Amino acid sequence: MGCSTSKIPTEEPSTQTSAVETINQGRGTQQEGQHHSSVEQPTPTPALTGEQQRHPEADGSVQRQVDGNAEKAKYRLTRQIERGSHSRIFEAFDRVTNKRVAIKFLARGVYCKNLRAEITNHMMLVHPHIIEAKEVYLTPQFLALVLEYAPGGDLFKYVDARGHLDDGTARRIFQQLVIALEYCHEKKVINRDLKPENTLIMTLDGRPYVKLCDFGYSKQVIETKCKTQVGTVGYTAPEILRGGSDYNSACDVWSLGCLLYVMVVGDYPFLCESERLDDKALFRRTQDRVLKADYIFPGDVEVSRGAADLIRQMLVVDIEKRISISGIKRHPWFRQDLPKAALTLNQDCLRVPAFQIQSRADLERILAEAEHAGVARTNSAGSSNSVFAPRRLSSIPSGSSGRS
Ligand SMILES: Nc1ncnc2c1ncn2[C@@H]1O[C@H](COP(=O)(O)OP(=O)(O)OP(=O)(O)O)[C@@H](O)[C@H]1O
Repeated sequence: MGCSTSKIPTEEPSTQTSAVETINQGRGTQQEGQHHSSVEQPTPTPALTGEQQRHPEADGSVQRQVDGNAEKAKYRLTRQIERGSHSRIFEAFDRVTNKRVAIKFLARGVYCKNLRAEITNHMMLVHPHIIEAKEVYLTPQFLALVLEYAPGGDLFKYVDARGHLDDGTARRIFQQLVIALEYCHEKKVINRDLKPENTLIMTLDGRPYVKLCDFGYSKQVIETKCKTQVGTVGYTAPEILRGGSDYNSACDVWSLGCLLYVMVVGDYPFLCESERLDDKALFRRTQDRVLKADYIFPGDVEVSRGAADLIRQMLVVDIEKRISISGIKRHPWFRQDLPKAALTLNQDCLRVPAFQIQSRADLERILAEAEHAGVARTNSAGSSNSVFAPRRLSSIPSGSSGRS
C-alpha cells in the first residue's frame, strides 16, 4: 500500500492556509492494558520492563527541550513518538502515578484558535474506542494535550505490515469503529477525517483493539450543517469535494467505507499514485474517481461477499441512498461475531459525564491563553527551540479544495 495521503485545508484561516500534507504513520510498539468495557475486551498486557523504562532520553533532556522546566513538570517526557502535520507527539509518564500517557505539543499563537474545536470536541467524547483526552496545559511555547497512550501504533502501519487484513480481523476493527462513530454522532460530533492513521491500536495480540485519536477536523453540529471542505484526499466524501452545498454526518460513513476497503484490500479505493504525475494531477484524478465512486475490487485479493457488499453500500455518492450507521449495524457481515455488549455500549457511554479531570471552564481559559504567542526559549544546548514549530505546508491545487 502506498504510504501517503494528502490533506485538505483546515476549516479556519491559520498561519498555514491551503495545504497538501503528507501524513505520518505511528511507531508505537509496546503493549499496555486498559480499563474500559468495550466492543472487544483487550487482553491485559504486562507493565513496562526495566529495559523499556531506561530509555536513553528519559533523563529529562527531552523535557528541557520542550518546556525548559523539567523539574516542575507533572509529566516526565521520555521520547518523541511521532510528528504530525501540526504537532509533535511524545511519550511521557505521570510523575505521581507513573502512568504512561502521550502528549501532543502544538505551538502557541493565533493558530491555536483552530484547535478549540479539536480539543473541546475530543474532551467531550468519553468512550472505550476513543483515545481519552485527559487535560491540557501550557508551557512557555506550547499548548500540550495529554492523551491516553496507545502502544500499538496506528492502523495504517498495522495494515501495511500485513498487506491486508483477514475478514475476521477487519470486521472486529470495523465493528469497534462503527460503535465509536455512532457515539460521536449521538453527541453531534462529525469527525470528517476518519482514516487508518487516525485509528490507534491498543493491543497487538491478534485481536486488535482500536481507538479513534484525532479530532482535528471534527465539528459539533447542533443547528448548523457543515459547509467547509476538510478531510484527507482519498477518504473524503464526494459531497465535501464537490463543495458549496451542506453536508452531514453521512460523510463519515463514506470515509469509513474507504477505511474498510483499505483494511480488506490493502490498497486505496480511489487514491491515485503514479510517479509520472505531479501532486495536482494526482489530486484531480483522485477527485474525479471519488465523484463517480469509480473503484474496483482487484482480482488478486479475496474479499468476502459480505464485506464487499457493505463497502458498496457505503461508497454511494447519493447521500440519501448511502447506508446509515443503523443500516450498517443491521448488515449481516457486521452482525457476525459481534460481541453482545457492543449493541448496548453506547447507551452506557452516553450517560458518562465529560470534563471530569479538567473542568470546561479551565479548558476554555487555557485555550484562550494559548492563542497568545509563546515565549521563545533557548534549550539546554543554547539554541532557539524551533524544532517544534509546525512544518510549512505546500499549497493545494486551486479550485480543488479551497474553503467555502
Ligand atoms: N495517544 C497516542 N498514543 C500513541 N501514539 C499516538 C497518540 N496520538 C497520536 N499518536 C501518533 O501520532 C500520529 C499523529 O497524531 P495526530 O494525528 O493526532 O497528529 P496530527 O498533528 O493531527 O497529525 P496529522 O495532522 O498528520 O493527522 C498518529 O498517527 C500516531 O501514530
